[in-house]
Amino acid sequence: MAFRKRRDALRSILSGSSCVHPGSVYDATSIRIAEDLGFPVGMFGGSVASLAVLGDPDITLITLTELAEQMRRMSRAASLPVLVDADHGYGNALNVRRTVQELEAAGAAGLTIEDTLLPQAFGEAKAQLISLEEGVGKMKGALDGRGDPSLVIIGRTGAASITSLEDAIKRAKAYEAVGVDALFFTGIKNRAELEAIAAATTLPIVLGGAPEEINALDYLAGQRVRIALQGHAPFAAATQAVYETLKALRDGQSPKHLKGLASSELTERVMRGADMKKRGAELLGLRK
Ligand SMILES: O=C([O-])CC(=O)C(=O)O
Ligand SMILES: [Mg+2]
Repeated sequence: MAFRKRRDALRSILSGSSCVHPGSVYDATSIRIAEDLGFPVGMFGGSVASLAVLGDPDITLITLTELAEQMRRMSRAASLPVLVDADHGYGNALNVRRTVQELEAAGAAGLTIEDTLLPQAFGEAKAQLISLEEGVGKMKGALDGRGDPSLVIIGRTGAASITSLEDAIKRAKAYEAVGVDALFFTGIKNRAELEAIAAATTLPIVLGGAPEEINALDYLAGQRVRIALQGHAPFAAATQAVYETLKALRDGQSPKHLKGLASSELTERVMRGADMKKRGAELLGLRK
């Protein structure tokens, strides 16, 4: 299985004893840059998927087909293992099963399924959760959809900031009991909350954005956190760079004097230019 190595690499991070930050990736070039810089894993967040594909906010407008296609492009471009934020699995537990099948075929190393009620319900501005029973059904659907046993399935709950810490623990234990590979928590506010979660569960933990006081890697590793997200600054940086460049050009700046552009060496590396030239020479009989 071509994607096996990536999935095994993600599994070894989860079964190891340290905590890593993933590179936030969202397209073919960002995954190559993260890979070249030596990140051990990439995180493909739902928020950046929406921005990269649609230019929209993170409100579940993107479709499974669009998400999987973007993942497929990334899988082709690099072999960095990628953990995909599959939101609520794009529907009910049967849709979750299909989501897992598609993301597996697209080369994801792992994916998260969360128990948030998505898309947003009518007449309720605050985030809501589906029931624990429905959440368990979704985790079972995810595991049932997996064809390659090395694909990593992670149960995610935002209960800590939506209902209560106790509810987050109850849900995590229920997801753990049906056989997910790891647990993903968002909305953890302090050390005491993380420690309560770590003490009540046994699986490796993935942490969505954590406040300053709990983000030291050594401390997190001691609480069984194996992957700690750091948001999606690369996308924000790219947006700013495009903005500055277009603005300078609109204001009459000559392209030669633009600042902050990728060097030709960096561009060459990101597009794997040397490799393509070599193939061009071999396959098209091109000479230098
Ligand atoms: O997965 C992440 O990186 C956090 C998240 O939910 C998103 O960005 O959509
Ligand atoms: Mg998300």
